[in-house]
Amino acid sequence: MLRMVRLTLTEDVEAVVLIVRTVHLSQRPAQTSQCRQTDSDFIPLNEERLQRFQKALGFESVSRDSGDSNTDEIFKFGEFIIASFPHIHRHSPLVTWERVNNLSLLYHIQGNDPSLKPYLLMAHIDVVPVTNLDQWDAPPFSGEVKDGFIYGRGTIDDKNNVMGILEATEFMLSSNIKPKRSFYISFGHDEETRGNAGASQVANLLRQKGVKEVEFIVDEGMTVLEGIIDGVAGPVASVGVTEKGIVLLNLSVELPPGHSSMPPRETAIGILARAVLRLEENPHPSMLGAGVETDMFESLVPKMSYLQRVVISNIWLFRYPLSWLLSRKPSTNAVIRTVTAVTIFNSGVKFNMIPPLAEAKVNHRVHPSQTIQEVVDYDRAVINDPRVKIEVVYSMEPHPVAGHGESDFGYQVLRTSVRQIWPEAVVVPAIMVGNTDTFNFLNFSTNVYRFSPTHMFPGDPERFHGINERMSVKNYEQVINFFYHLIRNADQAGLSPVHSAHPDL
Ligand SMILES: CCCCCCCCCCCCCCCCCC(=O)N[C@@H](Cc1ccccc1)C(=O)O
Ligand SMILES: [Zn+2]
Ligand SMILES: [Zn+2]
Repeated sequence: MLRMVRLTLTEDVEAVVLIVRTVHLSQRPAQTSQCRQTDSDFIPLNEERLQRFQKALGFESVSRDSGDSNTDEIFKFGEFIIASFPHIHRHSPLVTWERVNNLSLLYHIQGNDPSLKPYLLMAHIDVVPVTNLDQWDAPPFSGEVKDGFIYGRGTIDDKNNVMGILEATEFMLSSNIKPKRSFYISFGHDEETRGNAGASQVANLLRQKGVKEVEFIVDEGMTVLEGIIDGVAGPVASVGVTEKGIVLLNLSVELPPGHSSMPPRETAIGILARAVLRLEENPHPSMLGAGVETDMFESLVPKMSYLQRVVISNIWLFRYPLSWLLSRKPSTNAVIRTVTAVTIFNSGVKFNMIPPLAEAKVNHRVHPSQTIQEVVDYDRAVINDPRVKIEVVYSMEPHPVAGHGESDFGYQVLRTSVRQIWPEAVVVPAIMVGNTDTFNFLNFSTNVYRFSPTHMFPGDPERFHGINERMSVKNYEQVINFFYHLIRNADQAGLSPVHSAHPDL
């Protein structure tokens, strides 16, 4: 069918477009919500549970750099966890747990059906340092509740997931509910420095124990987004089914030093500054249409207007205007291309001395449709200056894409659990734009999902590693219940349609 329509994609963009593909996606059935309906379906956030979260936020379990972290506080946070969840750590015969490398934690919860392959839940107990202290609305290690929000470093990265998983597991065990499917829990202690003392040692230990494969893995990741994707109303639960690669580059320029009264025409600082500017002014190309983000947009169709569906059904045709639109916000720009962040710039020795060396660190997050080599080659071509030395300090290729279809069990468990907590949400496969500890576990499963049940609104993505990290009290209750539903749903042989978890959620 061929016809012309006039469409408004967002308030500020109008285009006359030719539609060559009919919008059959709009006829897709809405996703169904599924759940058991019993009294033990809901864990209320009582004072005790809220206070436990607040206390968890009080530990300054900060990782600054590899080998530079508050190990005392990380250890004390572990002690607090052990003391706070008695069924997990003492009473239940179903649980075995151990400290790994003194600071990380590994748990095994025994299910009663050994024919079911276990799964793995992950989170990390360290946090990034705090900056701009004077701009926080509440002290970052206070766990203070203000206007319905719990404030603190770690509220969305990643103590929410640590405490949510623990609360859900403790509730299940204390209610004498025995899981059918066994599961592991891994809490690494150096995720924020990408170290190899935490989750990487947990992975080694699992291998030593003879664990070869798990059914699926869930770690921190993308979130429930509302008002963040232009033109899409209502909550969108974005599940990271792949993860961007990463390249850390050191750029350097070395020139002979000298007296500032007789400067050369160019200095190391000037040459390096130009190189960095070229990188910033020439972003890597949009990969829209080449990978998972196409599935993501197609899954968003139930939340879109007719005209938006037309665009999404014809990404091949609207690639350029759509890329332009998505590029305008850092959060959506990160989904469609390899991004470039110049994070450190150093040079200079003395006011009156020509600097012998200028160095800059560049942090790329690599889109899954590109390789590390392509990224470095692109940079070299863009900089186009042999005086700028480009060294790869660290790199990791993008992760493989996990199954996200109707028959992919792990994805369906996640989707069902999300819909029980956010019945109006659409669940979409997405690219995890940051990096996680999952790279240590890629040999255990192809079904690796990066998802945090954090409900985010405009302005919230900036709180990751930023100022005023916070989570609403209501959202923390949803976090606990999301993990509880996930654990219960993982026991279902086949998932069947039911209801939402609780009227108040
Ligand atoms: C469906 C459209 C999507 C719109 C995008 C909206 C974005 C929403 C926010 C999602 C956030 C995610 C990023 C959080 C990353 C958390 C994990 C983390 O901080 N990891 C570190 C790991 C690392 C890497 C390199 C050196 C040290 C540590 C990270 O920086 O990625
Ligand atoms: Zn994190
Ligand atoms: Zn982080």
